[in-house]
Amino acid sequence: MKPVISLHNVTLSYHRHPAVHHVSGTFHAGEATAIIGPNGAGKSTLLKAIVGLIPASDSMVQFHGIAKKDIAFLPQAANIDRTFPISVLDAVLLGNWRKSGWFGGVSKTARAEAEAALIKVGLEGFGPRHIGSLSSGQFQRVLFARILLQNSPLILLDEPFTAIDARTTQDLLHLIDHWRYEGRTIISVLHDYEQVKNHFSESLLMAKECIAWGPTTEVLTKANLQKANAMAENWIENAAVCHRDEQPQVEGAH
Ligand SMILES: Nc1ncnc2c1ncn2[C@@H]1O[C@H](COP(=O)(O)OP(=O)(O)OP(=O)(O)O)[C@@H](O)[C@H]1O
Repeated sequence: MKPVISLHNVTLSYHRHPAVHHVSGTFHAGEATAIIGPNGAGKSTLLKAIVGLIPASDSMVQFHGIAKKDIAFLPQAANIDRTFPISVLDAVLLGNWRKSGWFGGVSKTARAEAEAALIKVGLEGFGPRHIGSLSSGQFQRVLFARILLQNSPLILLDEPFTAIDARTTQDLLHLIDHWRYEGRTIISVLHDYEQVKNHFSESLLMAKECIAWGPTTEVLTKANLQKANAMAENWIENAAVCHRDEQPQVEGAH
């Protein structure tokens, strides 16, 4: 299996309090990897460090055959402003800006691709609507259409199905299956173990540290989950400054 991202002793802290601790391992190209673990386990922090929203040195996060700028990243819904006054079609076309540039204008081809992407996510005819008028599920479909337009070989998703209805979740999980079939790499933070078992070949179980990383069937064991939960229970009393080694601390929250 070919590596796409290697992590080397990744340690990330907010104001010297550790959020991710000494995580090392490999995300494989063409696989769908779920990042799972209890609340506060550092899952989103790790994803943000990979895409560069939190500083991490090149020696900690190493890319193979892809540039960081070419990653398609979907942040948690809570971090996306839906009051921005744009149409659904324009929101999808934002996926094209790397090709067109900010002031490059929109080509007929890009517009046709955006409309085709809306059809693929089940939103045919929604193009002229304002994004603020959509339900959460419809808006999540728009964001997946935007990823379709980005056409990236590496797709990172942070809790894409939180507060999303079952029908939309199923449709978007099928889209993820299709991306994998096309040879793309998907890395997603998830909480639902059934979704993980059914759609993600590999898993990284975190509780600030890496508890297990490998084929999902080997990671999702009762013993591993118990270990992760037990570590989470100790965080409150033990949460403190990391003294384990002299890793550089990443100050400043994003
Ligand atoms: N901007 C921030 N400033 C300070 N601390 C933060 C910030 N973001 C996250 N943290 C802390 O870092 C730790 C890891 O948070 P993170 O959001 O990465 O966890 P998570 O595994 O994604 O959790 P959840 O499943 O609840 O979304 C938590 O203790 C959290 O409180």
